[in-house]
Amino acid sequence: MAKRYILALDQGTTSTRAMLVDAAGCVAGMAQREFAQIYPQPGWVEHDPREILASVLVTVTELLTRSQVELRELAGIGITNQRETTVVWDRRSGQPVHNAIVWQSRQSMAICERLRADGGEAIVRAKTGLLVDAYFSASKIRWILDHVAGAQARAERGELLFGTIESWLVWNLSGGRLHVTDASNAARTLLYDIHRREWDDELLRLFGVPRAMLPAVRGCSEHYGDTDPARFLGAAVPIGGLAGDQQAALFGQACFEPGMAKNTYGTGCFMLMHTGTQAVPSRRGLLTTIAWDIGGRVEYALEGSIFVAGAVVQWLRDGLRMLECAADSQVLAESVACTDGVYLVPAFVGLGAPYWRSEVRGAMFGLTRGTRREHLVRAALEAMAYQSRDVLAAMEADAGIPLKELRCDGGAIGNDFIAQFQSDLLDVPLLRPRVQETTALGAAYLAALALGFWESRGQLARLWQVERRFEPRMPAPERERLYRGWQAAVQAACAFTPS
Ligand SMILES: Nc1ncnc2c1ncn2[C@@H]1O[C@H](COP(=O)(O)OP(=O)(O)O)[C@@H](O)[C@H]1O
Ligand SMILES: O=P(O)(O)OC[C@H](O)CO
Repeated sequence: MAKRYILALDQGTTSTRAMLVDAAGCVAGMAQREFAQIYPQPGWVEHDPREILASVLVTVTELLTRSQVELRELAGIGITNQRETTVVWDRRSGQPVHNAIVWQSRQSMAICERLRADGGEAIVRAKTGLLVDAYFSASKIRWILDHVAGAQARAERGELLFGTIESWLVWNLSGGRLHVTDASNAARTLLYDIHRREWDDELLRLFGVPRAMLPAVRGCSEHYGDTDPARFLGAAVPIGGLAGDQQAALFGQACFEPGMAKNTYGTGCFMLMHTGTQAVPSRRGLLTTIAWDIGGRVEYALEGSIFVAGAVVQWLRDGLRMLECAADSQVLAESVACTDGVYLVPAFVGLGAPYWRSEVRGAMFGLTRGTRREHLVRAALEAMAYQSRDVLAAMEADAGIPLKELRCDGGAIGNDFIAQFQSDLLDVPLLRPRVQETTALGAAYLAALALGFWESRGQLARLWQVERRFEPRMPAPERERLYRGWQAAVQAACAFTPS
């Protein structure tokens, strides 16, 4: 039977998606499933790794059944994942020793504070392009080793394994034969030297992480091995692509040239600018990261990571019960001409780029007796755009390249209000592609290139098409006035310290 599709698995923060991509680069089917978010304490976020694995198998089964595609028609699998989220499991039983600690979680903040106080920041920055923050995997591993009885000794004996989500999935889908990660995910751990491209002993010592736990680091587009029929729906399918979801989206958006950038509006917001084969250091609170390693050639990106974007809409829906569904937020926001001076700083888990203030919490400003639900909802949506402007200002200055246009994707950018307001606030055109599942598409592309399903990146760049282009239309004085208000709101939120 002909191999007609690549299967992309996009394991995100709030849901798992499985997508079929055909030889013309068209999406031939998709299935999605949400899974539980576990909040053991304020500021902590965990997932059950077994539930994540189950969500993958269920979405694939549903997708194949609905699309009437047989496993034999799959040329291969590309996997992309929420990054940094940390799983530690027992090599023999395959069982996690703790819930996965999610990238958003602040539970390892104290570990980072100690490390910063001991002067660890400079080494980390130089080798990893990141900074010491609970966002990245290393302090989460440390937390698990500290809180699970006997874990440190077991890890040193090689009995426990660490992996980010792609690593956990590949381990399971391959029946425990492959313990691997890829360079784009390794680059988010704080343990990987992005210049020398290897796990770094000094960093491992700094966090007390035994080398025996770590997966082998591979490229982003290669044949890693096959799924184990006993663990993957009875079939041996080649796994050909691995990448962190934000890097996969950069690839799926065909941002292959220095200066090209995309912003993904999902749970958080992640703006990445391709910087070529140069790792450009940031002096303004951005991250330097590996975009991908293909055939041993590494390309880099500058990244601004915003922790809460679409998540604020979930909070309005589930926490405050102000919305029936996320899409209602557009209708409500557009029903008022402005927020009437209301600003919402959604620092629910602190502020990420470019501020990196873990201890700050969310705040609302400018409330009056006339403030209505519509104003709050609009302020919540506008906050995504304001945070992205903070990041873009830093990015243009660090890269020395003014942005010509911004490619966008992610669940929240289907909201036309956000897209238009973002273009207005950045004063650049925002391009929404026809296939908005660019993360899954990127993973499919990476696998397709490795497995000979497609030949070249040029072919992929030609497949990219605009669905809608949002042009800036807000007068400059209005834009700057609104932005000054946001800056004042952020400053005030940062100044607030509860006793
Ligand atoms: N129409 C909408 N308007 C605003 N936000 C939305 C809309 N649709 C989805 N979202 C938000 O987008 C996020 C989901 O996007 P997605 O790209 O699936 O995220 P992730 O990959 O982080 O799980 C959710 O936080 C949701 O609240
Ligand atoms: O799963 P997403 O889309 O929320 O992305 C999460 C990021 O990879 C975290 O760094």
